[in-house]
This record gives sequence, structure tokens and C-alpha cells, in this order.
Amino acid sequence: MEKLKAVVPSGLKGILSESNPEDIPSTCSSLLEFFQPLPLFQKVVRELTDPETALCAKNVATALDFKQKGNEYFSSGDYAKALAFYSQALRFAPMEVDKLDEMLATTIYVNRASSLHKMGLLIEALRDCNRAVVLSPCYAKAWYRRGTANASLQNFEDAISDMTVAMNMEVSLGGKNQIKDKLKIILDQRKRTMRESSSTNLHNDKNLGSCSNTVSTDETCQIKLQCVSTPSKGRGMASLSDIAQASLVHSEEPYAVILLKHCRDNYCHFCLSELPADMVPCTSCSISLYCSQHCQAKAGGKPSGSNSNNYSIPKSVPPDLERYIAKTLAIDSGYALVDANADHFFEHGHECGGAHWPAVLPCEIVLAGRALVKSIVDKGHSKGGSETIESLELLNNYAQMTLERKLETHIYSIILAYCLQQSYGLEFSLTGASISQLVILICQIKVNSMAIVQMKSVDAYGPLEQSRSQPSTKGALTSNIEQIRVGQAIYPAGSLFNHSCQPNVHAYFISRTLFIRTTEFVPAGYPLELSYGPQVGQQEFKVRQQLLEDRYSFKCQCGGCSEMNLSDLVINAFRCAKPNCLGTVLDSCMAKHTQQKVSWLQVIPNFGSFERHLPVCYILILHSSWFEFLSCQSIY
Ligand SMILES: C[S@@+](CC[C@H](N)C(=O)[O-])C[C@H]1O[C@@H](n2cnc3c(N)ncnc32)[C@H](O)[C@@H]1O
Repeated sequence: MEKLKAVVPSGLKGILSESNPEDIPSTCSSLLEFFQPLPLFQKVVRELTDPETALCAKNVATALDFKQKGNEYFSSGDYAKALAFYSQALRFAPMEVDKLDEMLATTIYVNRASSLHKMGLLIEALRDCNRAVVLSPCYAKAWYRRGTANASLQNFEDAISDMTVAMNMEVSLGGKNQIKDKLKIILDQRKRTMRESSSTNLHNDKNLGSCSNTVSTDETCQIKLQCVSTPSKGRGMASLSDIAQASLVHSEEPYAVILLKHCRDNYCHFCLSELPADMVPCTSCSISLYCSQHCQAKAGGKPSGSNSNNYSIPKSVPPDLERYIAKTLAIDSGYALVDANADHFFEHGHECGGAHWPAVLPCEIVLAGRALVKSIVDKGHSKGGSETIESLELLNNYAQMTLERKLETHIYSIILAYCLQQSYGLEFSLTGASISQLVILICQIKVNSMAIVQMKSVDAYGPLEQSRSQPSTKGALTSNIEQIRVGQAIYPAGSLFNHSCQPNVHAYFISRTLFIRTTEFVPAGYPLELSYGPQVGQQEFKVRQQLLEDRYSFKCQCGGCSEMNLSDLVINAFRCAKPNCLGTVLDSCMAKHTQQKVSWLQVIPNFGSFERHLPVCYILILHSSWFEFLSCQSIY
């Protein structure tokens, strides 16, 4: 990017720096004309879009290498490490090219199932066996492994059927004998268990192929909101009626969403939840990982079980067993659930060729690509009521951007346009007008997208609990909830909530769904405002204002910024060290900011409320050089 920025002639930079939103089609045309013949630009685009040279593509040699390492760790009894290497191998194993490649993925799934089984993760092991049989329905080892997982889960009927299928598929005598021995053990186990209890048979989870992280909340949002026009903040949200504290006022699915780069290896690229031990890789590239086939299919990966409709069962298999095989393959493909939803947009579909660009470009640029492709797909379906980029009518801050930012946004838009054209085809043309849509979209994403935050509980255990493969929260010595920023998303209605440093609503996320709840009683007609960043009490006034100005191009004048408040005054203060003094000490830098704030407050209409805090301000400001102790009991 820096090299591309540096070669832009100063004349073009001058035009860009003076440009307004209506000039964008012509600035895009000029920059496109300049870049198109440039070898440096062509090289950048080639590297980003060529799937042949991309490291994100599937690669048999890399997969085999990781599989080999997994086998070594498995043999040495380090099942956790074996699991990690098998998962890496699966990322690179092709799943849809030819028979040989499919067998590679199948054997890795079977090996990973063995590691999971050894670690006591039985449901996860069963799910991997299901993936293996879906990929290669005639592979005896996959059915055998499934049988052992089902037996450990005490699903004896299924375990016996799995072993019988394995016996029918196995060709070698040695293999058949091994299956026979295992089947005998399972039959004995079943007999014993039936004697011990007649009702302990745990049943197979029929949703093994789907995502357990789907949002299930019975609470519906009853409160009617209206979009209002404000004199200084543009549009905003207000309620038509009084709203009680903690009421759900809004919930919404994202228009477009992306997982952040630092979460790529640990969170599902579709539902943004933490990945389970048996994560599923994308079928066409080595970047995206999912918590289930259901999420993988919803994001746009192609079904990996293409063979499951097209397999030839040995003639020796009796009809009831054939029905059992068909039923097992149907349950576990996970794709039927998605196909039923014809409206669904496959957000990873156009990125999924293995080319570099979705992995290399900044997340908000890839997000812009997702939003644009969605709008093209929606327009193509031309369904009444579906939103397009223009009808989203999101605010943008192009006019307030610096030359540096305008230039960067233009260059990224041109590059993204090339990438989308390569992956998405001719529906996206390379003209100043079409690229200008991307420039606007990137600016809109800057001021309207929301950071998706997930809660992660970090529990500390005693030595006994630590040794268990899966410690439960019960028995934790300490428990900590950490907030992790995992994604960035556009919520068209959610982005209409304006900012306040003293917000009256709070946003949170379950999976990708946005929820907004009141934090206090809000009277009818009163604006509902979120905090876009740090609130009063978390950061001082100056820092908050700078953050908001840099990112959202406005100067905050909410209650927390326009009225003097104790938190802002004492956030960087220290308690006086004198034994009998209850005073507060500010460092000189903070005192200077506070002084500036007071002088700024004196010229704004809310100045009256400053008088309430006058004693505090005076004491803090008048005596605020380093280590000057204040005798100021009056403020407490
Ligand atoms: C996510 S949008 C909120 C909706 C926006 N007001 C609109 O008309 O579409 C964020 C933008 O709204 C404006 N905004 C939000 N909160 C504000 C505030 N407290 N004071 C001034 N402008 C604000 C800023 O222009 C900001 O970049």
C-alpha cells in the first residue's frame, strides 16, 4: 500500500484532497487510469488474485506433512498435539477434487476422531466419524471408528450397525477379524449395560451436523422505536413510549459481517463462536474454519460430502443396512438445513477460491466486498423489500477525511474491485462509477459498522481439576469474564443509534445477532444512545473526544462531555499521601486538560451545571502541580 501511495502524482493527490462525495466517480476514474498500466499495480493485483500461487489454496503436500506429524504425536500418546496437527492437515486437504484427495480428508477425519476419542471428547469424535463416512461412504475404517465412538457413548444399536457396515465394506480377512472381535466386545457391553439398567441408552444427537451456537431467545422485542431527525447528530433512535430499565429495544441480524484476523484460528468464521475441538475447515480454501458443517454451508463453502449421493454399496449389504447407511449420511451432511433457506446469502462464496486477497486485505475492505456482493445478489433476486447498498442510506464521513485516508480508500477500492471481478466475474465492472460505490461503502463501514464482542470465561483451577481434559466451570478457584472483539458487522437499523458517553442503552451480541437493551428508565421521545467507545469513568474526557473524532468525525457534546463530572476530574487523580488529608492530587498534564475543559465549558450553554461542581474544580485546578497536596475534605 505504501509503495502504491508513493507513486501517485502530486497533481492527482491535490485533486483528491479537495474532493467531495460527488467527485468520487471522477477521482476513481483518474486513479484507475493511472494505475492500470503500472507494472507495480499489476503485480500487486496478480499476487492477490492468482489462486495458483496462493498460500490459501488447498495443498496435498502440506496436508500430508501435517497428517504425518499428527500420526507421530498420536503414536507417542500426545493426543492433544496430534489433534492440533490433524486439524491443520484438514485445512489443507482437498475435499472435492478427485477420489484420492477425498480419501486423504477422510483418513484425517478418522485419525482425528481417534485422538478425540482418546481425549474423552466422544461427541466430537462421533461427529468426525460422520464427516468421514459422508466423504467416503464405503470406507470400512470410518464405520469401524464410528462404531467405537457410538459404543463409548452407549449408543449400542448404532454401534452394532456401524460395525456390521464396516464388516461388509472391509475386504481384508485380517480387517474383518478385527471388526468381528470388536463387535463381540460391543455385544457383551450391551448385555452388561442392559442388565445394570434398562434405561441408560443415550441416544444419538440428531443435530450433530448443525451448529449448537444458534441464538435461542424466547424474548421478543415489543418496543416500538422511531427514527428521528436531530439538529446536530443527523438521524437517531427514540422510543414512542416510556421504556423500563433492562428492556430489549432492538435485535437484528447483520447485513454483512466478518471475523477479525486475530480470531481466525479460534473462532467460527460464520457464527463467531469459539471453535470446538472438531472444527470444520472450508472445503475450498485453507483459511476459514467453522464450528459445524451447518455454519460452513451457511457461509458458502461447497458441501464436502459430494460422494454421499453417488456411492456404490457392495452387493453383499442387506437392504436394512443400506437404509441405515442412507439415513446416517442424510442426517450428517448438514447442508439440507441451509438449502431449505433459499434467501440465504453465502458471504464467503465469492472469496472461496483460495486466492490471497480475502486473507491479506484489511478486514473492513473484505467486509465492503461482502456487502457489495450481497447487494448485487439481492438486486439479482429483485425481491421486494430486500435492501441494496443505496437503500441502506448509511452516513459516510468522506468529506472530513484527510488526504492520506482518501488516497488509501481509493487505492483499496480499486484493488478490491479487481479482486471481486476475478472471483465474482463480469457482474462487477471496472469503471470509475462502480469503484466509487466501494469508496463510499468503505467510508460508510468506518462510521457505521459495529465491533462484535464475545464474552470469554477464563477460569483458574486447582491442580486436580487441571488434569481433566475438559474442566467444568464448577469447582473453578477463580472465574474471570474477558471481552474479546471478534468481528465487525453492518447492522442497518442498529447503526441509527447515536453516541453518548453516558449511554442509556447497551449493545451485546449472541453469535452474530445484535441485541440492544436499556440500562435505565427512558421516557417516551427521549433519544436512545449507545456508547461507541469508552464511557465516562473509563477514559478521561479528552481521550474520549479524540477517539470519537478520529473514527466517527464528530465532537461529542453529550452530558458526560458538556457537563462537569467527578469521574472526569478524578480519573487520573491520586489520594493525598498525608495521613490526615482526604484530598486529591492531579498530575500537571491532567490539570491542564481540566483547565481547558473548564474554559470550554464556560462558552457552552450548559455552563450552569458547572457551578454545582465548582468547589471540586477549583480545588483540583488551582492546586494541581505535581505532588501539591490538597486539603479538600469538602469534596467528599
Ligand atoms: C452510526 S452513525 C449514527 C446515525 C447517524 N446519525 C445517521 O444519521 O445515520 C454515526 C454518525 O452519527 C453521528 N453522531 C453519532 N452520535 C453523535 C453525537 N453524539 N454527536 C454528534 N454526531 C453524532 C456522527 O456523524 C457519526 O459519524
